[in-house]
Amino acid sequence: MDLNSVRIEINKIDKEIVACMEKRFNLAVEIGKYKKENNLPVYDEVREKKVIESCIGYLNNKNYASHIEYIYMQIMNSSKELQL
Ligand SMILES: O=C(O)C(=O)C[C@]1(C(=O)O)C=C[C@@H](O)C=C1
Repeated sequence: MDLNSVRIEINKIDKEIVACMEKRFNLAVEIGKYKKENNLPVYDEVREKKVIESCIGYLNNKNYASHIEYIYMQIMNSSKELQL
């Protein structure tokens, strides 16, 4: 294994992840505005369970399931903070 070339691959993936996270946060902010205007609660437990279930479903290697669950809980915690 060539450490440097694998790190270069990781750097590229990180760039994509951050771009996607930024888009996702922007959308969460939009939803937050809608929720405020319509007096809806920020936290939607059913939706969060569905998001996590779907994301675990996208995995080829289900050994990563608990990690995806943890990461998505953190992402959605950030979304909720951004919606306040
Ligand atoms: O779908 C929503 O209602 C959102 O506000 C987005 C989102 C998310 O980040 O996916 C954030 C908070 C909710 O508890 C559920 C989901």
